Amino acid sequence: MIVLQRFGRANPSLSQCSGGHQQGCNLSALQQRSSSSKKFLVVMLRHGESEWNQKNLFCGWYDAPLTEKGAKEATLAGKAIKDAKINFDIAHTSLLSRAQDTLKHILKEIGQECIPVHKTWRLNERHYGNLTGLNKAETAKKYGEKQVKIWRRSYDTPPPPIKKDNKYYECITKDPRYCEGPPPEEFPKSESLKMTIKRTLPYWDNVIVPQIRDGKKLIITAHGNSLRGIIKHLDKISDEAIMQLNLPTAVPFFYELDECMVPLAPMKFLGDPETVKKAMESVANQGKAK
Ligand SMILES: O=C(O)[C@@H](COP(=O)(O)O)OP(=O)(O)O
Repeated sequence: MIVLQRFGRANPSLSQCSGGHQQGCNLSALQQRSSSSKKFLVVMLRHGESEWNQKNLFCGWYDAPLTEKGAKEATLAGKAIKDAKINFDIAHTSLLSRAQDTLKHILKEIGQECIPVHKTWRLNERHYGNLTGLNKAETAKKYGEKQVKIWRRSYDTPPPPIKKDNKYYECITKDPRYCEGPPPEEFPKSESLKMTIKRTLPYWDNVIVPQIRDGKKLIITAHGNSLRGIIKHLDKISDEAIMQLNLPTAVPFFYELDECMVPLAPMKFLGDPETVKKAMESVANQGKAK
């Protein structure tokens, strides 16, 4: 296993363990941690390159398929997982096909196509509002790189809400895959990272954490920003520092968690450090005017 770049955690684990999301965990559990030392593994990754990633378009809840390159990236992610001798009991993914298909390629590669797969809108990409379908570099030319970085990476500034005359409004809003949620009154018109975390974290706390505690090994395939929210939560990254995190496509990363669901170390990527660094820089540069 090649351990890659780490993205630093702001606060010590004590504050995490006593936090509101770490149910059933108290100081004495923390103190016993070194003696009991149970570890739980969870692997996550952003999907492979989508057609809209390739065209550098804001995608959000639009259902762009994987490109051929994206499918290959997903298979390579599967190989990295296989080389690391990791296998899974349960998978979680979003309702968007780029994340679901990435998962399929991985499970095929590791010979685990039969494990249960849970799909939820709560792991969807953040809704990019009225930016959906716009080219990121052209938007930076029009509104400035600073504004585009705020829309892409700030914690609590949402992009402008999607308008009814947006070309993609109908196909997103009326998509039958959302018949079980979100409820119409909560259907997003655009989402900041903060808003994305608000709908992703209940799924982490109420569905994922109980399975991890139950000893199940999980893989989660999702999106650049829905995963940034989970990472922010686990690694206690500040609202300012999270602006610098850009997730590359289809590079698995993992956490080992203790029984308080506190990471024993910050997120770690599987892969070649230099390649991942370049891929992260290239994601950051997608918002530059060219
Ligand atoms: O919605 C999108 O355009 C990208 C992320 O874009 P940035 O926030 O990196 O601009 O989402 P993903 O490809 O992970 O589903």
